[in-house]
Amino acid sequence: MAQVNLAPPAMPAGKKRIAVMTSGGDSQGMSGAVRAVVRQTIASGCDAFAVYEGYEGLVQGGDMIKQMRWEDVRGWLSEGGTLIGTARCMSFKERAGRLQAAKNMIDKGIDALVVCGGDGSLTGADRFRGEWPSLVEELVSNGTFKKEAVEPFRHLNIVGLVGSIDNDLAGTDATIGCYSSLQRICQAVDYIDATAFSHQRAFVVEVMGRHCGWLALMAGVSTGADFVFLPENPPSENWETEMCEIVQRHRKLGKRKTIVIVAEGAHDRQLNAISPNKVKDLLAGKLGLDTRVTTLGHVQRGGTAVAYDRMLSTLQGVEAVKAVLDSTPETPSPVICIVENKIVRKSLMEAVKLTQSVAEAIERKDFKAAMKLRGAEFDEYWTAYSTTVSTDKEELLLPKEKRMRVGIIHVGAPAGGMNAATRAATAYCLTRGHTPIALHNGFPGLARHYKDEESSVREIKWLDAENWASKGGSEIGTNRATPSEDYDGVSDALTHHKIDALFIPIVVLPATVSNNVPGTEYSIGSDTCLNALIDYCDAIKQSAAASRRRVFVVETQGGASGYIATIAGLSIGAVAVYTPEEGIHLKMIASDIEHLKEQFAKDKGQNRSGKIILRNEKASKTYTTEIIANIIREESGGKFDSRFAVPGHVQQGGIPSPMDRVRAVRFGVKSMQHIESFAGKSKDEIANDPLSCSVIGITGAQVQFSAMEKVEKEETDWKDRRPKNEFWMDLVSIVDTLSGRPRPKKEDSIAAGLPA
Ligand SMILES: Nc1ncnc2c1ncn2[C@@H]1O[C@H](COP(=O)(O)OP(=O)(O)OP(=O)(O)O)[C@@H](O)[C@H]1O
Ligand SMILES: O=P(O)(O)OC[C@H]1O[C@](O)(CO)[C@@H](O)[C@@H]1O
Ligand SMILES: [Mg+2]
Repeated sequence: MAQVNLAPPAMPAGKKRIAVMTSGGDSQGMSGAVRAVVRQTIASGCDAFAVYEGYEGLVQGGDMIKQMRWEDVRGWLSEGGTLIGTARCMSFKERAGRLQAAKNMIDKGIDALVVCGGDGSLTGADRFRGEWPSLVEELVSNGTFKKEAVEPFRHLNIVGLVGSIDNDLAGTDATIGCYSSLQRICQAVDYIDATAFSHQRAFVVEVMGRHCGWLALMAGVSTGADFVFLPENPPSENWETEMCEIVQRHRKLGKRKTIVIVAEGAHDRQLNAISPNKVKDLLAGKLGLDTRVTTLGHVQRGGTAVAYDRMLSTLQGVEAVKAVLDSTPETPSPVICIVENKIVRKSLMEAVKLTQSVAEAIERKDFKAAMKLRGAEFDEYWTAYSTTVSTDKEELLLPKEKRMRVGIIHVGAPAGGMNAATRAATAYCLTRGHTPIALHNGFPGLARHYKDEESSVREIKWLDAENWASKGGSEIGTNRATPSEDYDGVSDALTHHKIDALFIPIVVLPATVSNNVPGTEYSIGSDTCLNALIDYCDAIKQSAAASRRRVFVVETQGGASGYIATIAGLSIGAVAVYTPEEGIHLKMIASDIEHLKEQFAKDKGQNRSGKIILRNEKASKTYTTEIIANIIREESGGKFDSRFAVPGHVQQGGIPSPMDRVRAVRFGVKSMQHIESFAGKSKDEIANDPLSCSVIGITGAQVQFSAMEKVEKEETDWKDRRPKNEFWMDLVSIVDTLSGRPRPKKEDSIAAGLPA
């Protein structure tokens, strides 16, 4: 190494130089993470850098490490892959490479590094962190730097962001990109379904994921595949027979197609690889099925990020910068994770260790441990999958006296995932010996037509619901009316058909695009809605960008809750979000117009990003979407133009998103298990248990049942039909920070939204 004796550039106290890099296989959402880190860094008064081409750029240094300006990352949220490049870098695996990387970082005066990558990249980051003091020591002893010059760099401030489609890092529920990849997979399987059905064929679909079965398992859950091969939980020793039996059983029940998902790392219990061709030969040879193999390959890393990955990458990028700024030499290096709905910091070292222990458990064929180490959620999905895929396992049947007649009803507007939840609950009921009964067309349908020849109360057979996993809307029909409109009719209908579970015990499974149900931070359908909305906004943004100086005001649904508007705002990089919670007022509009004027004044024609303001449908009685667009046009002084757009019911989505599908299955099965816990209990016992009438949901880092009575009394804002405390309210200011919008003053704010 050349003896350069450089002193790193001086920085004012407290101001940091924070670099971000992407590494390993690219994943959808990485560019969004870079945008968030760059903008949050600049907004915090620090300098932002990007290291191009992963660790390769760190090792090479020079122009591969570039300072980033605010506008350099404009429009990056809607780009796929990573715009700063990535690589698999062999030299960083050697100490010499890491020494060179350390030198390059100090050369540029970089005192914090945010690494966005998968298990390998974060293992590398952890190794770099562990070695850092000795690398710095070596750079002094070999004369590269003077001792005083490296003093500010004695401690490596490194933060991990988990970006990989594989979702293989322990400690986080989701890695940036995994849900986008799952979306690509589900789309492909849905397409394959149609041709498989037409020819009565079997398809063996190989999905990526390296040694992790997350993509394969979730693809199985969300498409209702017949069999799934995972590395963590290989099938039984006689898996050939087991698989053929399940496939044959499904065919006998009338299924015309077979889908088997094989993780690329799949193997049997002796660790012999299970290849898609081996599975194909079995299906063709033993069952005589016309079988094809489809290897999805890099399509799975392609395309733009889904809403969830855009939100995740943005929130985690912001959190990474905050973690850098909070850090002291004593703070262990963090990795930013998400647990259920909560962004949390965990120890990078421990997450890496835990991740390695999964591979070790598989290696020593301790599959129980491997499943446990993948986390409770993974295990739960596996249970949900296996209890809903096969309907005649003797050992899973409940004794006769515990079997129930379970009514399933859809209420309110359609939401993506309602059918998947119903399908899962149905399959679960059949596995356990319960009778699943659909109550068609909501409460009015139930009350009016329960005695008809084509009754509104009908048993659901396995085959009826079999293909509902990917269906949007509501297959059993839904209606907004409440039972209170005809209590007598509803109760007569339930008594007439001897329904045991619906009223007591009852589980409400929140399904609404608005995500405004008290007792949960997530309702099925809200993710589908967000995806539909960001697709719509991406198209609008492109139009706005092409016309250059144009602002669109887009109206979102969401009732009196600004959730959809806010999360979509985070996901598309909106200029501003108008929510019913904050209301809209003149000073706010005026300030936003000033902000837009400044933005457009700086633009010398190179501004390729269209500008969008999102306005929730009930954010104001007076300032409608059209009026706001008109005011903006009028006040722009001819410097820019404005239009409005209303996506309306497009937001209910077409095909439900994989996240809504898998969560619907998880909630559906959990709800059934909860209902089942009341089987055999007396009426009084049930009535006296507050949880006999409950809502299932995600709160913070947990999935739980909350007693309806408590939720109604304590947590519900009845006037606005939303939770009293909305968990996402703090996110509004993140939209503003990342778009550079001055936050509206609290004292100016009068929430003047329309009543719900
Ligand atoms: N043990 C290690 N020590 C040092 N560097 C490592 C180590 N493991 C991985 N790296 C670095 O991280 C880079 C990316 O790792 P890898 O190829 O495993 O991808 P990844 O980050 O796991 O992402 P993905 O699995 O999504 O492709 C490697 O090319 C290498 O530069
Ligand atoms: O793009 P490459 O280098 O061929 O790597 C493919 C691998 O990368 C991933 O897409 C991400 O780790 C894996 O699922 C897959 O095994
Ligand atoms: Mg990896």
